[in-house]
Amino acid sequence: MDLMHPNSSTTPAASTDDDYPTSTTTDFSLPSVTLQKLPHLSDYVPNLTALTNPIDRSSFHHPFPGFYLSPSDVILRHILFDLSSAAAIGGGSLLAYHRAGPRRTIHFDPAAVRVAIVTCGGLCPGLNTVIRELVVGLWDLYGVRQIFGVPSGYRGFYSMEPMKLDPKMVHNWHKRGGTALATSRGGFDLDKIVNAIEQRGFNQLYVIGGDGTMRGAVKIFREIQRRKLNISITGIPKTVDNDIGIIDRSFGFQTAVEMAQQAINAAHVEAESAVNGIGLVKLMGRSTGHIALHATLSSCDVDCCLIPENDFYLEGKGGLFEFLDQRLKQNRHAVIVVAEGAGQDIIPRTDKQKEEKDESGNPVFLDVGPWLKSELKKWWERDHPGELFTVKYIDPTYMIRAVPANATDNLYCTLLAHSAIHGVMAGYTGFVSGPINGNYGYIPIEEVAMARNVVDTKDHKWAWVRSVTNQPDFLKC
Ligand SMILES: Nc1ncnc2c1ncn2[C@@H]1O[C@H](COP(=O)(O)OP(=O)(O)O)[C@@H](O)[C@H]1O
Ligand SMILES: O=P(O)(O)OC[C@H]1O[C@](O)(COP(=O)(O)O)[C@@H](O)[C@@H]1O
Ligand SMILES: [Mg+2]
Repeated sequence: MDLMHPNSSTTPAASTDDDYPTSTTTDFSLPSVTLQKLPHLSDYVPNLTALTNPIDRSSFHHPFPGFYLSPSDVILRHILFDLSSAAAIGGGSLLAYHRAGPRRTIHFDPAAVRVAIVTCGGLCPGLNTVIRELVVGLWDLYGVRQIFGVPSGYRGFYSMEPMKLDPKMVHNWHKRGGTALATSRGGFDLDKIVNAIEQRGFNQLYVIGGDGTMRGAVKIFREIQRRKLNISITGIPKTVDNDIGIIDRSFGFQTAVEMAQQAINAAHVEAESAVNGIGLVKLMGRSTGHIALHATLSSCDVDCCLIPENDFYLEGKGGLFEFLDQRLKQNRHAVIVVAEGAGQDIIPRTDKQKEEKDESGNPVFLDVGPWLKSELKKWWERDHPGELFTVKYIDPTYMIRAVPANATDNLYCTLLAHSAIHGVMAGYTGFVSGPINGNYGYIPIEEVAMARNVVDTKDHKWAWVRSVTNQPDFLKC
């Protein structure tokens, strides 16, 4: 489903400059391709239904040649290589995934399909768009009529009545923030969940959530396989923190970065309008600093970006205070963006606080924003007594995620939902749809649940941040 990807149909531009060759030859040979196995219901369900895709019979939609994808349509996991060390990549073989999109043969009779859609974990812009597009896509493309929303996350499977959904009901949902199905943390009880799925007769499960949700979905998938049930499960990765690996990015992330600009702008204006003014903005990012990093790069007003992946320190040579001293001398103001998970090792805490977990088992962090604000004030009073100084602290935490998705994220949500539907209708199970280098593929859910996306402070993106902010690297040499 890489409909929107600029690379999907490009032809190389001919060079007009005689100084540059139009093609080059190398002595390197390309490695072979290993196709990642994708679980399919036929792996353990005998005599699966096989039907022609109903899109074929649609009076409005006339599939063009190549519309249906076959098992030989693949996308590659990596597109950047050092050909001189190709053996270092996947043992000399390139990893490929099945490409997402419609299949000519489907393995569910739409009249017999009963769908459950659930949202779990924290909010993220676009959740309602994904739900809407699942409902509308299943209804319009495949003629599915029994579509249900499971309220309040995983616990809703066994403790609440499902909500019947149809296109009329959801038609405006893409304009609403949050999730109309409600979500929650915790409440994962494998037996109760799978028993409820069986009792209610659901045979397609669309699980929208983050890393924790995906780990839960893997357990449900394995239990479904163990019970040999004709039920397909797919994960649609949601995380405003963008901490899910393999896929290019998670939906809602760009919207959150855009929303963060308002906070950074305000911090900049406040700081600039004061004498020795510091604008301090805390952004979401429990264990990854992607939002802080991208917001910093897109704002151009940030002097220092602090993320969980890069330890920092306050005092002494190369520390934050020394750097701020210089910036204030130069510019009379500075803007700091700090991700919520940054600095956790240097904030004093009790043993009890170290153990604290939320209902899903995620660590509960101390609030880095007010702590940093207070440390900044103490530092200034100690080192610059009597001199004017202001810290304006802005915490837009929930404001950046409790909003509707922007246009780019809405479009992305539609592609994710449709990719998921096509895969499930084709009988695939235990997979996640997502873009890899811009092309949509099906990735085994077990792989996604294990993969984390953290900021690599040794790669070019972090180097880019440092060249924009000129902030310290906080490496104590
Ligand atoms: N390892 C796990 N096994 C089973 N369920 C899990 C696991 N981790 C989290 N969950 C469940 O997944 C849901 C969402 O997890 P959470 O960490 O809160 O959000 P997210 O999925 O956005 O990371 C919760 O209901 C939680 O109980
Ligand atoms: O207050 P809540 O709902 O637990 O959410 C706070 C957390 O949600 C997050 O956005 C991550 O949520 P998910 O793991 O659900 O994607 C973190 O940045 C933040 O720590
Ligand atoms: Mg999470």
